[in-house]
Amino acid sequence: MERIHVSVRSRPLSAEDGKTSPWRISGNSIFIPNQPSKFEFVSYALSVSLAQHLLFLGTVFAYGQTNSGKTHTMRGVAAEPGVIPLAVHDLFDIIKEVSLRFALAASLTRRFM
Ligand SMILES: Nc1ncnc2c1ncn2[C@@H]1O[C@H](COP(=O)(O)OP(=O)(O)OP(=O)(O)O)[C@@H](O)[C@H]1O
Repeated sequence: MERIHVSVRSRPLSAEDGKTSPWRISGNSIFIPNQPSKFEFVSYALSVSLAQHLLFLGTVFAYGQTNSGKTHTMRGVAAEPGVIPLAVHDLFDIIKEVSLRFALAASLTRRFM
């Protein structure tokens, strides 16, 4: 099984971009309508409407031109946190769960000794 997959996440076009960019994205490809050029993405193309938390299961190396959404993907915003806050949140949940298990095991050990 391949351990590294390359994905492309496109952000929604801003109103300004919408006026100037001829590019459109569909499935795994990017193209200009009525032009022969069509470029296929690598492993995955992530939908522009993809929720932040669905992106969370993996390692992200964010690469892309300026203003393409790297910071948004990694940091997110309060209403839709990105990879870093989600990872930290998960980490603290795991620490809490492991601490509770240790406390329970210690308590059971004391009771039966
Ligand atoms: N998936 C998304 N949904 C909504 N808005 C987005 C999304 N991705 C990026 N944006 C918006 O697009 C703008 C540019 O995104 P961002 O700052 O993350 O780009 P960047 O790749 O980190 O840029 P730079 O390399 O210049 O720092 C921001 O206003 C951000 O809020």
